[in-house]
Amino acid sequence: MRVSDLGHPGEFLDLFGGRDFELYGHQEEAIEDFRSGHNVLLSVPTAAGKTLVAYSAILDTFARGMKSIYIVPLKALASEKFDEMKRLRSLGMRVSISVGDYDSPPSVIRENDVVVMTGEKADSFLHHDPDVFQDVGLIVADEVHLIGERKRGPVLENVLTGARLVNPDLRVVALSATVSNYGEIAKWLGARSVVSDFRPVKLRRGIYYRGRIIYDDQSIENLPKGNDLWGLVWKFVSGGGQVLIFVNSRRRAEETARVLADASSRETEIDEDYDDDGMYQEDLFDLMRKGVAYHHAGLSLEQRALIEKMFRERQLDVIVATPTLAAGVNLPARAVIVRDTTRFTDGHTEYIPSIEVQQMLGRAGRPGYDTQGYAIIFATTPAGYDRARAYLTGETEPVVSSFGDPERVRFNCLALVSSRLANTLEKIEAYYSSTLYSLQSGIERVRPIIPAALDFLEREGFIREWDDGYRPTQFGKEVSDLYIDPESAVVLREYLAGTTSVDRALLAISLTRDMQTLRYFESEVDTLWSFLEECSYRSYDDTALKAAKTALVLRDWIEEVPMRQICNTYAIGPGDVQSCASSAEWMAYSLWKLSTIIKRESAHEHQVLYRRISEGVREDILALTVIRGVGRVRARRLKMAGLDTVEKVASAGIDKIATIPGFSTRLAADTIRNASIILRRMGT
Ligand SMILES: Nc1ncnc2c1ncn2[C@@H]1O[C@H](COP(=O)(O)OP(=O)(O)OP(=O)(O)O)[C@@H](O)[C@H]1O
Repeated sequence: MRVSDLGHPGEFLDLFGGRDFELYGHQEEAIEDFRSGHNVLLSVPTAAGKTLVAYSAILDTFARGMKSIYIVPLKALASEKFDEMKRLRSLGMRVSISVGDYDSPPSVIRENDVVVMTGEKADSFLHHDPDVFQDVGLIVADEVHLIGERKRGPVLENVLTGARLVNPDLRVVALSATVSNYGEIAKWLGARSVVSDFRPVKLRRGIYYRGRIIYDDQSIENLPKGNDLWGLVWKFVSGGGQVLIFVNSRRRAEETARVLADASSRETEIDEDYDDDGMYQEDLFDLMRKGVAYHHAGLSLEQRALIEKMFRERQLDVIVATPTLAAGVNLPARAVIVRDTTRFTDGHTEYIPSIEVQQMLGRAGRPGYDTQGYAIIFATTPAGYDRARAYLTGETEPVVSSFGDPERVRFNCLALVSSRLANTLEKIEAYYSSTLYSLQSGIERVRPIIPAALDFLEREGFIREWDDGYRPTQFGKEVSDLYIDPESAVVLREYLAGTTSVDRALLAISLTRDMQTLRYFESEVDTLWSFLEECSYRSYDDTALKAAKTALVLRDWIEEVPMRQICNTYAIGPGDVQSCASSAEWMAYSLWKLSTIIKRESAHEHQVLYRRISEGVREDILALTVIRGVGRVRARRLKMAGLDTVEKVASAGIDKIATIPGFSTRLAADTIRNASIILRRMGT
């Protein structure tokens, strides 16, 4: 069967470069199963054509007058997928993206035919207005194997459970990497599983050990003696290939990248006028000019995006990354080298799960560039060699649901009551009996946890029992709509009950379960203790110290301390500051919304705090940061030049702004134009 035999409009071919190619067997089977009315679980390697199956199902659903939701695990993947799926507009579909702002109404689904979103966003719609799923004909769940991840897994599991409860006719196409218990997941989804190990680019897998590669077929390739890792990398780079190396820490990524750059003779120009006052700038750019980069969560989002872009454009030969890259954007290479198979987690060293190693190795072999991909595990000891063999020959761990975790049950019980999907103990138990967790562990495992969760929610004032079952209180409804953990809401409410201040608010935000807090150093403990004392916080345990450090970083962020200085003071990267500010932004937004219910007189100060965290500025230049392209650094420079309002910026001359550091003539003109647009919108 060819693509054109699918019966889709001619423009469908354009989505795949206009090539009317023969479908792979697993594509044909999956599409036929879908068209015969089945849900489908498609479990095939990376780049084996899952997207085509998803698009075909979306088109079939559109032809039925129904909407589709495409769920991905990460915001970065949502943007990437949305960029790709915008092309569906050529087929007459309205395509949009929805991430973040978890309390926004689901109008985006009603106003579009296809919406790309994160699992959290889809789940927040279930909290808000589950009926919107009546109009949804299809959910495409990408990377569905992540349902086994402790944090994000229960979110996706709840969406796939709740949406099908609301709309039993809703279809599911689940896309998965290779998982051992695909049958169990398919059974839960009422889906036909289509499984294949087909890869368009053949994969040669092997172990690098003592100067030689021992491949799966037991053939051996000896490499030049001496520089072991570079020798391995050079084998691929010298042939025009690119290499991804996965290591288990940021420091190792930076050190390994430096060693490789020293051995590289490549000279790459970096044509970005990169205005980042964060760390890593010079060091990273020096390496990138040699065709090598490191990639980890300490880098700013902009730095990571630049590295990925340059790698895709083949301006870089090698990226040395921590596993954050593996789970994130799609970045194939001719060779993938897993340098470390252990990592340090929660105070102990553990082997990386096989499913993650397979995900990394699966990125080897770039369709259209490489005739063959190389997936190499690096071993340095006999035990490491044995472990590497186990990775290559054994099965991946099964995907196991953690939907029954008590804190998840509390979160979901509030959502079920708040959305009225299930508001009695019996209905909630019935809901849980239709989850993957119950299929795998049995409803009796979660049965005792549900009453305890309902007791907590009632005791803390989130729900109240009426004769027809539980109903949310105003506080409970607001917390559920905000999509924050009930325990986080209790922390914020306790803060609001006392004397409010910026420091105390930042500490309260940092103490919530939803916050990603920072590790601290022994040398920082006195400073952290002093901060806790100033906030009259009477605990000095590890959680409090981590929260104190996070609050201090946030305080510097909103006091406009330069990014580089924050990074140096706390020995963190700009990416850490950004992820702190990003997760704090939603908590500060939630604190502001809760203050309008609990302590209305403090609502304004908390709205200002939310906006200061969002922009990283003091209050006096908040107005300027609404101008597109004007961030915390440029806003302050405009103010220092006497342009402290949008009106003054809009009426300033290009020359005046162009003389301000950080403003090129082009940027000055753009800034004036963007300021004028705001004034027009405000009707002034
Ligand atoms: N049957 C086919 N024959 C030839 N090329 C195909 C076929 N199906 C898809 N392709 C092409 O292969 C490339 C990878 O396909 P696609 O992106 O759909 O894979 P994928 O499984 O979605 O990748 P990922 O696992 O990264 O999501 C695309 O360029 C696509 O156009």
